[in-house]
Amino acid sequence: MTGVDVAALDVTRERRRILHGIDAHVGTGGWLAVIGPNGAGKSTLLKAVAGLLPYSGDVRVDGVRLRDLPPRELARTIAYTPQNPVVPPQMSVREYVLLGRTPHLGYLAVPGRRDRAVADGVIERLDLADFAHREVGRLSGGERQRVVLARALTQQTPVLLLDEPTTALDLGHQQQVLELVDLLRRDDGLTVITTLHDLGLAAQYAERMLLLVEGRAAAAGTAAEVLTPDSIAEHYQAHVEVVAGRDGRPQVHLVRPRDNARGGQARPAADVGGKAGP
Ligand SMILES: Nc1ncnc2c1ncn2[C@@H]1O[C@H](COP(=O)(O)OP(=O)(O)OP(=O)(O)O)[C@@H](O)[C@H]1O
Repeated sequence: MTGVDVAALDVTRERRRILHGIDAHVGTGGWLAVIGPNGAGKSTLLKAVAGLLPYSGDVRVDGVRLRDLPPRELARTIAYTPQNPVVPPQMSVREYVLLGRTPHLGYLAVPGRRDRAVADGVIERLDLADFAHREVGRLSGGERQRVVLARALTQQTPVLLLDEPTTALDLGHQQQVLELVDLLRRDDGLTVITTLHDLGLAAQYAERMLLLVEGRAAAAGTAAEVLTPDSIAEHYQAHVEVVAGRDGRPQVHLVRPRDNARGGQARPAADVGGKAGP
């Protein structure tokens, strides 16, 4: 099968089982959003798929088992941006983004004209040209987050894993980043797996969702199948309305518990229904 296949993935850390038998498939050019409450195991899943954590089970890209790949080849297959990236503070933005070309260079080789063109192209598309000579350590949180994404895109891998890529971004840059990733998905067949806390954004961009709860898959399917008020109340203890957007995809709105909004007592979320989903 083409794309990413995850089968029976288990991860144990410090003798605690974090992920329990996760199965997932994302076809080439597909976008899977991994959602779930804090501590559910979303970042752990991405790190395991990126080959950064030991796991049992199987992860394949286009049928090739990732654990069989040497590190350089793995880095030419999967790019990953962590939730809290550590960046070398004194490096310039351009130098840092160019690091994305490392898996494509020969041993001891320095980036060539083509590598610089790839990096500069991504810098341009992410609106970072004005920052290219600035030190990474002197950027704002949102600027830094775009720089880290730029490095990942400069890797030019067929698979992109993004752990909360928009948390530090203002509204316009959230849209810019997700639209660019979506364009690369549609035009170049980039296969994307993201964690996203913003369920509304996840619903707009991802074709499929995997809801993790305490390390297990609680639901999987389209956004409309996974994002129901009952499911969100049960797993997030949140009060929401889910309505169909213009494009038919669900929009998720937080609503105040009725009694609280009137200044009265809160009811537990599980008691509260929501508007029926689409
Ligand atoms: N280095 C570690 N050693 C042991 N346990 C860890 C480690 N890192 C994370 N965990 C635990 O693994 C579980 C899953 O963590 P993970 O970061 O994958 O959750 P998450 O769904 O991404 O959460 P969040 O939404 O808060 O980012 C949590 O219970 C967490 O405490």
